[in-house]
Amino acid sequence: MSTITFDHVSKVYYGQKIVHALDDVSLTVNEGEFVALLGPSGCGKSTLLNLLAGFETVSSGSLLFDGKAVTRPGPDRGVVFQEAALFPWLSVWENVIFGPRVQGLPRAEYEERARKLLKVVGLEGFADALPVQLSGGMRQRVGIARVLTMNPRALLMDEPFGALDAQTRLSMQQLLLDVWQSLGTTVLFVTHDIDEAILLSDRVCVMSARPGRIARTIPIKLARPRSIASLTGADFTAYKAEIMADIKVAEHH
Ligand SMILES: Nc1ncnc2c1ncn2[C@@H]1O[C@H](COP(=O)(O)OP(=O)(O)OP(=O)(O)O)[C@@H](O)[C@H]1O
Repeated sequence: MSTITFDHVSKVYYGQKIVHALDDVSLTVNEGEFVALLGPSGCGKSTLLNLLAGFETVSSGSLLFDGKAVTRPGPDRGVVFQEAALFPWLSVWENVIFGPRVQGLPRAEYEERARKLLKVVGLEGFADALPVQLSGGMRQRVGIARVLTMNPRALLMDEPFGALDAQTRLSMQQLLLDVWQSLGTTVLFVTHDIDEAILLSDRVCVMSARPGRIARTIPIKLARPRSIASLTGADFTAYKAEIMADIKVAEHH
């Protein structure tokens, strides 16, 4: 069953200027699939994600999540941005359990999940630390653990590693590959980094700008489980060449 269905979705922002951010976008994402949206700045990637997150509403077309129209944000869709919005006065542990705690979910259940997730992101030794005591990469790992503690049906990630240095970025990509491999959560991932899109995804959607459209979708058939070592393989390079050509075509449309 498809988890996410964009059906001929358009989005227009009516501000001082009218902006056609998305035009006739159709995209389905199946349960457990990892799909990347790749494209230049301003092509509507964040808009697409924000619609699905329920932060914005479609201007026309329909958008379904698990068969229901998306009208507002919900705990079934966890959103991760470039900067983890952690509460600076709460410890790592308190940040991670914040969502399910305020929702009044059964404590034993979410605490066990939180403990497991802190381990998965390699921060079990930092439960009592404050966000200010962590590096940017560690904060982002807390942010991911926090979202996953809500047990979302899908993870929506908007350039989650965009603010990290190259080395930290690689280790976060590896971490996300491992987390996805073990949890199987559906992921929609926004990036403008071609390597990142190929490395992580089952499918890469190349977007063209103004108005934003999905120009082409490329299935990535690299073997799983993957690691950052996949970045240097011949298959990888072939995908990269193909996608670079697609981006050029999309730019001139
Ligand atoms: N709330 C808004 N009000 C008006 N215009 C908006 C709003 N949000 C986005 N836009 C415009 O819609 C277009 C698409 O923006 P969007 O942020 O979705 O692109 P993007 O591909 O995510 O870009 P980037 O990679 O720079 O984040 C841009 O022209 C942007 O200025």
